[in-house]
Amino acid sequence: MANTWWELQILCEPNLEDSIFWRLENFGCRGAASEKRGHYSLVRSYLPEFQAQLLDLAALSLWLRQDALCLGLSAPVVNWQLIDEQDWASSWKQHWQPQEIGDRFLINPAWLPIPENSQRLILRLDPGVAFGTGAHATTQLCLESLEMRLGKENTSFFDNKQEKKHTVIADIGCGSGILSIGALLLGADRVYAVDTDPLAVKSTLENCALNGISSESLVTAQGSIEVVTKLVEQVDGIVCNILADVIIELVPHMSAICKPSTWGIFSGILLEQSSSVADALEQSGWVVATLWKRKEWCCINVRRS
Ligand SMILES: C[S@@+](CC[C@H](N)C(=O)[O-])C[C@H]1O[C@@H](n2cnc3c(N)ncnc32)[C@H](O)[C@@H]1O
Repeated sequence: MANTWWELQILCEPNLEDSIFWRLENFGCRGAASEKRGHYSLVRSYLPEFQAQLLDLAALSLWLRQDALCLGLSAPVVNWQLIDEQDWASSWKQHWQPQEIGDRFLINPAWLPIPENSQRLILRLDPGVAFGTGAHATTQLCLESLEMRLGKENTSFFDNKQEKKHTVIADIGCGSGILSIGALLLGADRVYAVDTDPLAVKSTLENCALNGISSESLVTAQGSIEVVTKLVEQVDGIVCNILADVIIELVPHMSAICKPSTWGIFSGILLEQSSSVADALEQSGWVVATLWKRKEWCCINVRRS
């Protein structure tokens, strides 16, 4: 019998999109995409049928309404229906389009042709069931921070000659692998990518191959910071786009892989959580350098000294 999926359709004000994406991710949805509908956005997302009962969907709908009220926006219109696996794959692909991020990246869905004349770094992606299509503000802030960090740091002047540094990065909570691949496209030499979700590890491996990246350049494993500490002694940079509470828990364990010059990019933080994350980072020896905001999210860039 064919597997069935819930297709959720949420018509909302564009400003509500980000918090909807986040709710859907936490609810266990596999993939979300949005399209413009006049002045509104239509978000579609998918979830295996066995993961949610009608009552769960009703609760999700209520949370989405409450989020809208808290933000002073009109309540979204939420609908759901069951579709089979084949329809799920094609619906998802139909609604996800190439997207430019920052000054350098173009995220190109794996099933679309690669644009011929683009000057951008093409990041090919099939996120499958993992988080990380580039549609979410927290991912965009990380990619833009990587652009700034690696563009600036990957070359140094020595005896008037430009010399490339050997840069090693840890990506904690890699999802689809979007940030790891982005870092490698920007010139990083090796990334250690970990995620507690085995499906994310699978997706990272698939996207790694899709972009012609070797398994020596992108080393991926299931787990979290404790796995990275076993794989590598020290890294030049850490990128971590998870929820604030998880970041606060993980930060003290990151010191084990830091050099005096290590930098960090921490995202997935709601604006009102920024000071508690910044406090946790400072207590673990980081200096907060910049805080980038997009909608209700922020991304904290830090360095060791
Ligand atoms: C918001 S997604 C980020 C995905 C991708 N890095 C991006 O920026 O789009 C967060 C990911 O962190 C993973 N995760 C959650 N808790 C974690 C933990 N304690 N250690 C490692 N990964 C974790 C989740 O499974 C999820 O794939």
